[in-house]
Amino acid sequence: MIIIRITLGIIFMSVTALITGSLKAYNWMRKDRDGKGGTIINISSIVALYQSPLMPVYSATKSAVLQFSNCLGKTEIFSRTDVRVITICFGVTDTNLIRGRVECIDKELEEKLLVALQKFPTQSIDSAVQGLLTAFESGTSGSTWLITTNKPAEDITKNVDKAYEILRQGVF
Ligand SMILES: NC(=O)c1ccc[n+]([C@@H]2O[C@H](COP(=O)([O-])OP(=O)(O)OC[C@H]3O[C@@H](n4cnc5c(N)ncnc54)[C@H](O)[C@@H]3O)[C@@H](O)[C@H]2O)c1
Ligand SMILES: CCCCC[C@H](O)/C=C/C=C\C=C\C=C\[C@@H](O)[C@@H](O)CCCC(=O)O
Repeated sequence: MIIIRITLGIIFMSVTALITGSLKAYNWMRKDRDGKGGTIINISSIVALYQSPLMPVYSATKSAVLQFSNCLGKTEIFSRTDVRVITICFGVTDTNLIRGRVECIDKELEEKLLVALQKFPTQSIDSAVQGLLTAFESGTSGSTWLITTNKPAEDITKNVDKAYEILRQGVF
């Protein structure tokens, strides 16, 4: 079925490849294994910051990127390895990704997504790159940065921490 192929593709690209690639770089750079330290910047999305029915698969992969990168970048690990991990949540950005047809799990969702992508303000690539450079220059390990709607990059680490404080209630 086409949706299985698309779904497996997006999971492989956004999760499997990202995690294996990050861990390869991580193990190569980590100072406690004779590396020189370094920085990993992983690209999530605004869809990891809210729950929408439009792209459940894509949203799940971007939430996985956020959680994996935040956890890998935690101080307890960074203090031993000197490998800084930063997560970027881009808003809609004017690249080929949003120009092509985005296949959703059904036609109804695809039509709604098309409207959403047209309605949501699209930032320029230059603004997105400028924001990424800001995060690279200022971001601490485990930080999350919101880069959207041509606004300056915003460190939203505190928001993510607060969200997980709420989610963990009753867990421990
Ligand atoms: N554009 C947006 O609105 C937006 C918003 C949030 C997050 N993102 C994320 O940003 C990242 C980049 O997306 P984009 O908007 O630049 O998309 P894009 O389609 O413009 O660029 C993707 C690039 O990846 C290359 N590519 C595809 N498969 C590959 C593979 N197997 N190996 C190596 N290269 C491959 C393509 O050739 C292309 O150059 C993605 O993770 C996307 O989810 C994009
Ligand atoms: C208004 C929505 C927010 C957009 C920001 C986002 O990061 C941009 C995404 C642009 C394109 C996404 C393409 C995703 C493609 C595949 O996930 C999709 O074709 C697979 C099946 C549908 C799904 O549930 O993901």
